[in-house]
Amino acid sequence: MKVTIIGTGYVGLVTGACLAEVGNEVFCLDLDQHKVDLLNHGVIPIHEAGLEELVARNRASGRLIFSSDIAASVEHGDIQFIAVGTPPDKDGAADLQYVFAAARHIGKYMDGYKVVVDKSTVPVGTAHRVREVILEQLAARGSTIDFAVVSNPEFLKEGAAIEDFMRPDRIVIGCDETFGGQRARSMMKQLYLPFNRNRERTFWMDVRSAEFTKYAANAMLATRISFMNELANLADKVGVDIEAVRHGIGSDPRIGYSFLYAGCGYGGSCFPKDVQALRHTGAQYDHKMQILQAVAEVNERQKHVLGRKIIQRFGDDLGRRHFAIWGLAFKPNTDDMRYAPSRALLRQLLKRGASVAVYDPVATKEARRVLQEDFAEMPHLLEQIRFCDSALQALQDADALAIVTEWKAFRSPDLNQIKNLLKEPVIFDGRNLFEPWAMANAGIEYHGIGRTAIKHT
Ligand SMILES: NC(=O)C1=CN([C@@H]2O[C@H](COP(=O)(O)OP(=O)(O)OC[C@H]3O[C@@H](n4cnc5c(N)ncnc54)[C@H](O)[C@@H]3O)[C@@H](O)[C@H]2O)C=CC1
Ligand SMILES: O=C(O)[C@H]1O[C@H](OP(=O)(O)OP(=O)(O)OC[C@H]2O[C@@H](n3ccc(=O)[nH]c3=O)[C@H](O)[C@@H]2O)[C@H](O)[C@@H](O)[C@@H]1O
Repeated sequence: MKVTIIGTGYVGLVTGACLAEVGNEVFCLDLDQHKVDLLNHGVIPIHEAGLEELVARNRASGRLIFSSDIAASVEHGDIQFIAVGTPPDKDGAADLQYVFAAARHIGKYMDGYKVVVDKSTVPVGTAHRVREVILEQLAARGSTIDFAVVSNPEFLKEGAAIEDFMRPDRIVIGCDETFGGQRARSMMKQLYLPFNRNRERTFWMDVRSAEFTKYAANAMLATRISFMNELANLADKVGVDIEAVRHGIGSDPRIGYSFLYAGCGYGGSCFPKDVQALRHTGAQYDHKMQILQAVAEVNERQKHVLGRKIIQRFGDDLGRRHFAIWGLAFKPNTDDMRYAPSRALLRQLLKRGASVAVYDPVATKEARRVLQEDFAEMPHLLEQIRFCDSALQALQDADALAIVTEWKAFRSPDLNQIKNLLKEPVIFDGRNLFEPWAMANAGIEYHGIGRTAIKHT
């Protein structure tokens, strides 16, 4: 099928490459000319396992092209995916300006039937507004061309994006009579056929329910994490091991083990913004989302938990202190720094005068860029950050090590080397990578999340 993807970020690029991989002719549009140029030179602007090979293979076959030519992109695809960003605006609502710009472009240039697919995460009612925007453009040129608007939210996780897209848990498609009906439904069915081969994974529903399902999923996951973090903070106080508790409750199939890890808070481009956006939807309907308010507040506090533990241990004045930090990205296997907890920790430490040596296996370049923005008003603080080429290099002469991201390579370090390189053998583990008893045996002072009381074999 002929498909256009509008926006080549994490979602658009992965969607485009995966749809090309199963035989579709995919046209990827982005208005960021620099990004398009990079992609046309085989350079992938984000770190995502397997994506470079996938894009190269499909570009070479001619099934995947990148361009900033809007008219050509509208002409190409019978199916037009809108996969642009929906960042929070100043009230926390999803900023839909990019979605509507994409819709305007479609309405302005379309010359035949199109199925317009909202792939971006958008609030309930957006498909309706996208339809109106397209209708306005058609009316302006006296056209009555038929089209459909479908909701098809994306559930992929960064770091496992290709696997998630190629073998999804579910494909949610909102497609109803108001917006498209049978013709759109059969085109979407055909498009997703290769992903439904072994079992039917598609859940068909009305458009508004599909839009809501995306927020419900992210809000549920964020709630689990904040709930575990709340328990972990209490566990620290009452002398309980949150990891033992995690095993104890996760074995109940009604609870399950996934997404039950306490840590130094969730980050990323989606949980923080989607929790906010759903709260905003609640407010619009005069329905206060009390649980989500707490979820967001607990997470904000949790992003400062490592910093608080460090201050408790070393005092509020960190002027002569130097810390090693392992991990900058908001989670492993990505270079995404959006809402990364490492940014909150750096602010806490640098403002109190500490210097830091940081190491991340892939996010250093992106971190440099983002931190320039974070400290734009206090650029002198940036001088207190040293970016290192290895985890061991970061440890040299540090007063303690703080772990923010659970990269696999951090899981089994040489404890003797850590002890030798650090000035004091102290670890603040924001992702509970280590066992407190193993640290005690190795003579390392260990501060986990919800495990501080557990010190012995
Ligand atoms: N990042 C993720 O893992 C996931 C993101 N989502 C949702 O997918 C949407 C996109 O997210 P990301 O891919 O992370 O965004 P992103 O910010 O990485 O990429 C968006 C891209 O759209 C381009 N763009 C903006 N306006 C455009 C226009 N009018 N025409 C053409 N291109 C345009 C931008 O230049 C940028 O390259 C968001 O709504 C997000 O919530 C959903 C699931 C997973
Ligand atoms: O809408 C989105 O963008 C996506 O958001 C999340 O995916 P992602 O943000 O890539 O990353 P996750 O693996 O969900 O992790 C998010 C954050 O939660 C934290 N986390 C995760 C799991 C856990 O048990 N504890 C925990 O603190 C991670 O460290 C990370 O900071 C969802 O998992 C995807 O299904 C969704 O499509």
